[in-house]
Amino acid sequence: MLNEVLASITEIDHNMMTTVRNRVENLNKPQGSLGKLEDLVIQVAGITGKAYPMTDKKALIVMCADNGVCDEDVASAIQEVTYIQTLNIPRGITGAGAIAKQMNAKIYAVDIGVMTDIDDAYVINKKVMYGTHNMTKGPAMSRNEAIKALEVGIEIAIQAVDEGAKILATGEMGIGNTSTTTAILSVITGIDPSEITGIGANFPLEKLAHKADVIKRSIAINKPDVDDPLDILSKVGGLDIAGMAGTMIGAAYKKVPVVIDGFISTVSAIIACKLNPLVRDYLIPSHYSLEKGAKIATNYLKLNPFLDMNMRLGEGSGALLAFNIVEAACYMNREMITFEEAHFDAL
Ligand SMILES: O=C(O)c1ccc[n+]([C@@H]2O[C@H](COP(=O)([O-])O)[C@@H](O)[C@H]2O)c1
Ligand SMILES: Cc1cc2nc[nH]c2cc1C
Repeated sequence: MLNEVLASITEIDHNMMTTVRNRVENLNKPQGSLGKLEDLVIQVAGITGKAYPMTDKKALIVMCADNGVCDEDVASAIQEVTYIQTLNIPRGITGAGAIAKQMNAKIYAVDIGVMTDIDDAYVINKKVMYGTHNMTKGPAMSRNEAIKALEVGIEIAIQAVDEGAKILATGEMGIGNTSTTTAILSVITGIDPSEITGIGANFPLEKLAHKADVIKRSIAINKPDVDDPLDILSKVGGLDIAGMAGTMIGAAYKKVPVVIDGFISTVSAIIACKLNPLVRDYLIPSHYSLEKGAKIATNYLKLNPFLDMNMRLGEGSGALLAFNIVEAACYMNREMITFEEAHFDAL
């Protein structure tokens, strides 16, 4: 299924982008004066193939999974927080959950690999395995498990779109996932983990050298092939990362814009783009996460997030904030009148 979906993704609609660019240039305002709003609606028109796209129906997809690397003392929080927050997120009582309520976004909380069995009406059970293995001892998961997790992401993106979503936000919950994310980023960029390892969910600064060393050892023992994104993902990645990359691939397949969140989400986007570079044009950045490696990941994809909120929560909290901005861009295009309609000449 993964290969079929990857092969079916097409380029965004450049003709429609030209049409909408022309319209935006003729709206009753000084040309260019609505800045990034203009770029956004042109991109959404290209993604959807629509001259007047709307993103009024919104969904947040949160991939929840545990990470075996937590055995190496790389996170402050106990691993059970993954399980607890997986139950809380869809109830709208976490950071992203609360913002999703404000945005009227439907929440899809997915158990893609939490350690504990979850039988809960609010959580979608797509467990691939009970958390990944400890990547300092060997691969975090098999190649097949990574493919399964990517396919879960695709499946949920398709489901959300079929249920009406016109824009998706990607989020995750997984104690320890700043370690896996940093490992992937280090392999792909060649930057030493000691330079890009951050505090995640408040890991003490004095223990950061240890965290970086764990990441370095994971890479050394697994020797991921830098030219093979599935090899990197399975050896030093996580189920949450794979699920988010799958969500982005699924969104591109369905021609729906997908908003990237923070550090983990951005590195997931890198994996998705390595699997098919056409995915890149379907991605909308949101904010600059404060996590140390985040800017390097953002720059790697040549993205320009429009928010700088000092946020580093994850769960999709930053991506959700972009919903209003993208929707404003759609309203600008649909509701504003042209110079001609306003009876004055272009400025
Ligand atoms: O999205 C981000 O930029 C971000 C930055 C730091 C931490 N997080 C969240 O914190 C958890 C990972 O942190 P840690 O310290 O357990 O590796 C995970 O559940 C993420 O959602 C998220
Ligand atoms: C409480 C808590 C909430 C989170 N949400 C995303 N990552 C998190 C990590 C912790 C520790």
